[in-house]
Amino acid sequence: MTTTATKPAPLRLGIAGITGRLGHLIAQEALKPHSGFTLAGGLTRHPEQAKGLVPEGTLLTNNPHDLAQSCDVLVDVSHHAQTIPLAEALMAVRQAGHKVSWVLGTTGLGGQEQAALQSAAQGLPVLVAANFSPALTALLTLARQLGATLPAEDYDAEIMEIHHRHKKDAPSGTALAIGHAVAEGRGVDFEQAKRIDQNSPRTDHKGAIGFASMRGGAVVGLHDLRFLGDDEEITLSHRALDRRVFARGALLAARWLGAPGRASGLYGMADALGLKW
Ligand SMILES: NC(=O)C1=CN([C@@H]2O[C@H](COP(=O)(O)OP(=O)(O)OC[C@H]3O[C@@H](n4cnc5c(N)ncnc54)[C@H](OP(=O)(O)O)[C@@H]3O)[C@@H](O)[C@H]2O)C=CC1
Ligand SMILES: O=C(O)C1=N[C@H](C(=O)O)C[C@H](O)C1
Repeated sequence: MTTTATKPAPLRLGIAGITGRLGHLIAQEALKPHSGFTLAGGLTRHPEQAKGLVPEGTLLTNNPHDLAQSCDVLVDVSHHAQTIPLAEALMAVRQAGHKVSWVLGTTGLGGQEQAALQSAAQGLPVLVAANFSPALTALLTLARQLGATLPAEDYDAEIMEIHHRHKKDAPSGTALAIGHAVAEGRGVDFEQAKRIDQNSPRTDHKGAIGFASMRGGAVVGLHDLRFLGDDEEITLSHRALDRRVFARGALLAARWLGAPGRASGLYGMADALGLKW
């Protein structure tokens, strides 16, 4: 007897920020044959800018509710001003019985926006990743290990990032995620340890995790984590060469999150990649 493997139906993808630098690349990747997705639509305040990016007839809306109810997975790479409206729309359609999940790649979220995504994760699957790159996700594991291994009193942790001239938030979401990983490894509270204003001697803030940001040109994304001791230093360095690494990572995350039976809860890129912390 022969058995025929059934191919899963393509997932309907919604993209918040579809006209943006990353959003339009995610749309292009999703529209490729055999991507495993159909493009359900995009959230934009400027639908005219999305013409030519997407097939005619694709839903282009400024209403989060309309997009949420038209897709199986919504990937958000827009602006943190959209986080709360998106969370509310996704929770509402989920409560109405529509099984939608949320991949959140937007950075620069404030406290209320963080709270909104936490509460959304109680009712639907939510994957949050400041960086969709597989190698950067692996770097977070190494950052945590180095944080756990090198004593904070002997090694100053410093995170440096460079991004293109258009980036709106600083430090980058990735730099903050690296800082969280170091703090986790050290077993300290990140909010107490973070040092963004470097305008005083470092010795005044023992065990600090420092940040430095630079903006210019077309830099896709560069992150360095240094542990600086008196006699030696170690650096973990990551450079994104092409923004498509994020677009492909976003689709990997969406594919994983949208798999049938995925439970509500908060997930990260390491879950989608099957990496163990
Ligand atoms: N997780 C990851 O791997 C990555 C995450 N990012 C993050 O994704 C987000 C988008 O980055 P990028 O594509 O470079 O940004 P862009 O500015 O190019 O795109 C963002 C889009 O969001 C829309 N938008 C909606 N509301 C607002 C608002 N209030 N202010 C500004 N824009 C708004 C705009 O579309 P419109 O005008 O049509 O409404 C805009 O085109 C950022 O937070 C960035 O840090 C970026 C790269 C990788
Ligand atoms: O805005 C960007 O471009 C990027 N944003 C993300 C971040 O803030 O960390 C990820 C990536 O570095 C590019």
